[in-house]
Amino acid sequence: MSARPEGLAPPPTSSQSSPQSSSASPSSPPSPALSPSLRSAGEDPAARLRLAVDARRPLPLPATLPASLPGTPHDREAEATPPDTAPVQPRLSVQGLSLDYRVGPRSIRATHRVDFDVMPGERFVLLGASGCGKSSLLKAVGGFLSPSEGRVLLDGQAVHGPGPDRMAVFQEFDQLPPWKTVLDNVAFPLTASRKLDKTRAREQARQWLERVGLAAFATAYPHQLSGGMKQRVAIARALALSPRMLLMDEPFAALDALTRRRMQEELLALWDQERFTLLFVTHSIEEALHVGHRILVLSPHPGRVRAEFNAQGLDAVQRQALGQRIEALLFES
Ligand SMILES: Nc1ncnc2c1ncn2[C@@H]1O[C@H](COP(=O)(O)OP(=O)(O)OP(=O)(O)O)[C@@H](O)[C@H]1O
Repeated sequence: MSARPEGLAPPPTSSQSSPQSSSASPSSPPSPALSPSLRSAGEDPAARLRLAVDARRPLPLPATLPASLPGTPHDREAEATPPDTAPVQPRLSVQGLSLDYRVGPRSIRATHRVDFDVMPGERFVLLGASGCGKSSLLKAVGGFLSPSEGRVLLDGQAVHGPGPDRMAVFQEFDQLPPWKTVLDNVAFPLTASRKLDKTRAREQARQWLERVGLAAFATAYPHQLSGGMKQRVAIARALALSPRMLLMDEPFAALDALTRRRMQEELLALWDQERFTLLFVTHSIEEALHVGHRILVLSPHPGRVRAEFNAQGLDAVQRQALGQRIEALLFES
């Protein structure tokens, strides 16, 4: 078993862990993420507030909240931070982030003053139409794109470039070097980052391959794997490094519907064991509701924060209602 990503809570007890089913989201993240901070956006602060309150109102209390956090959503927000406990620092804080691309003499604005926080152990989803800047936000968090405005903080420290503390899994199946075996694909970043020597890296890689159900394919090459298997290798490779954040950019979008669903379930099962902090990009409302504790909805190009929803512990009816609200928001943009 690898070291747990720094600062994460231990695995949940069975009473903390809710069943994984299509009608209830899996276990909750550490308590700070239970705070149902729900933001909305737009230029008008009053409208933002209205949207936030409105977006929250019809959703009854999630059935799976721990008994220590009773009450209305507003009550929970207050109780999530008892007065004698220091507030938990976000793992990721994106503050007023504007991103631009230079194309010759022109500048293309991808996102405009986007704000959000992701707490340790939380699964946070960026959702929006094609071209709204989801991937650009992920690139900025990964340190591959510098802000024109605002900043990205990881555990309170400004991000200035890429690092092994933020590992990414992309949609494309060609993200694995084809000349390396599956085992070496997972082991390589561990040696390259000087975390482990070769023997221990391979040992660790083997354990991760077991966790993603690919132990029997250790000596195979990427071209001998299906798309879903390649994504499992990419996930194992990323998590083997115990990153502070796992960044996923539509990782299952190129898979058929059944495999995509299975991969979502596997990701959630893995999260239940490892409690990694996840920033997940998708344009599928269904996937966002399935994967996310919280969902940030972005407006069309250039992306601005439209609203933020707490999607934890919803039953099938609540989930459907939230899906409809999000769909309405996306279409009215
Ligand atoms: N390398 C680039 N050069 C110029 N413009 C770019 C570049 N990458 C993205 N953009 C522009 O930035 C905007 C946001 O793109 P981005 O890929 O972040 O959106 P997205 O929400 O991830 O879209 P999709 O869901 O289609 O992947 C788009 O208008 C896009 O054309």
